[in-house]
Amino acid sequence: MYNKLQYISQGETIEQQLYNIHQALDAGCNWVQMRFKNQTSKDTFTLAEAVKPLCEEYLANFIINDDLHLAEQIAADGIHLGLTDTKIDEARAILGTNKIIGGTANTFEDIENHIKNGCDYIGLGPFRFTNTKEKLSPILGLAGYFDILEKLKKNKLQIPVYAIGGITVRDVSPLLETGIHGIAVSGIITESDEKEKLIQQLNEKLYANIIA
Ligand SMILES: Cc1ncc(COP(=O)(O)OP(=O)(O)O)c(N)n1
Ligand SMILES: Cc1ncsc1CCOP(=O)(O)O
Ligand SMILES: [Mg+2]
Repeated sequence: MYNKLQYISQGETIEQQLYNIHQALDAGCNWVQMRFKNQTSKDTFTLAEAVKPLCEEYLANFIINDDLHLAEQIAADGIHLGLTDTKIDEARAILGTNKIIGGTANTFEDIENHIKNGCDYIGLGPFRFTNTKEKLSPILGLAGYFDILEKLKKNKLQIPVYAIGGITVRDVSPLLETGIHGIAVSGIITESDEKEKLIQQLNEKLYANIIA
């Protein structure tokens, strides 16, 4: 089963991205989504080529945001696709069954469609407002997660769901009660001065009910 914590990278330059990803790995993250928006393909490729061996060294999963061609080219572990990105079934046809494909959802119907199209996990959000992403879909709040996760249970649909959007340590336990599998975070890890402590706190909460 997938790790319950996914770090979504931040940084305006290749150097900042590499620094932030390295720090997150050093602090204990073992799933990185490389999100480097509005850049040239040359720069995203250069970054991905540097991040791949780094993630291998830390035995971390490495997935790419948006860019299917890049994910294929560098043989990343997978990709995360939004509602207006390449369709999940197209990506599956190209990447095959061994790669991880994540899909963004804001509603129960989005999740239903993603499951039909062969998605591996869902990034459901936003939980709350965040500056990390522009043009946010409607905010779900805790009630939105309860509602959507309840519908999944009623319809006997199973897929790991990750909450995303402005999540802090305090949100983890209430979010887990809705039935989510894990969380995808960017800002709290990038901005933390005590990343190791933060990741330990997040993991303690995320894995609180799991017997080793
Ligand atoms: C885990 C996870 N969930 C949701 C998103 C958002 O994807 P998308 O809607 O395509 O927005 P961008 O990240 O591409 O701006 C995500 N990246 N990861
Ligand atoms: C990519 C994305 N999609 C919805 S919210 C979000 C950003 C999550 O980042 P943060 O944890 O900093 O709010
Ligand atoms: Mg996208």
